[in-house]
Amino acid sequence: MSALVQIRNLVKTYGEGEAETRVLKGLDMTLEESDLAALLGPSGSGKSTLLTILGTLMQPTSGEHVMLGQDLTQAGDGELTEFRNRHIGFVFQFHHLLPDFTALENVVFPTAISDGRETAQARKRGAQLLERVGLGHRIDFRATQLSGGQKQRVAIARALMNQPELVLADEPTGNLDRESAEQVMALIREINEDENTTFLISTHDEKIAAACRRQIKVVDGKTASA
Ligand SMILES: Nc1ncnc2c1ncn2[C@@H]1O[C@H](COP(=O)(O)OP(=O)(O)OP(=O)(O)O)[C@@H](O)[C@H]1O
Repeated sequence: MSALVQIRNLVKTYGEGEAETRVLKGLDMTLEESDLAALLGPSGSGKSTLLTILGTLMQPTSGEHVMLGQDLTQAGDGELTEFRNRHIGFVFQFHHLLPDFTALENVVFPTAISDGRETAQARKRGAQLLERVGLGHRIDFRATQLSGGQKQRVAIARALMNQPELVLADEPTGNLDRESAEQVMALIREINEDENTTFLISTHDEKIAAACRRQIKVVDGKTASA
């Protein structure tokens, strides 16, 4: 394994003057290729802040953020957007599917938007991914016709559409019942093993964290061994 992401001495401060809040206080973290890591920590410890920076959706106040050998703290907005589209997938607690669109359309649309086209090839990959997440028989169902666990599996397929090296998941099972949560986690493990995709999963669920290969804990703005 070699390092996919390296974070060094990361600081993130929100607000200014008296309202200033320092959330990340010199955090270090490495994600390896094919990693499967849980991100733990009390509410408000900065997990979402860290995921947002790792996802290149926000710059840190200071520190080092290198992914695939590229220093992302030095990149401009356009460069970051392109980097994000190519290399990073996102799964959120709430699936954010478009309700009146089919499972396949939901998987393919983000690529169509970023590429400006919806090719037959994209539809083929979308259908294969839905097959992969166990929804081959539901590709033409609208999002409203799917269960919570099925919607989250569509969201995972969507995150994988551009073959990202890294998938960031913020409480991906937080809105699911136990059985659906375990199925979604089993699927993440399979994809991690079969395709070497690195996953970082923020969670408050101990069982989900235990199903990851390692645990990273955020305590007082820094990482600690869980
Ligand atoms: N845009 C913002 N402006 C000011 N403060 C913010 C902003 N976003 C987050 N914070 C503060 O930063 C701290 C960390 O928030 P963050 O959402 O990263 O924590 P978290 O560990 O993900 O929490 P949870 O587990 O509850 O989702 C909190 O005290 C929060 O109030």
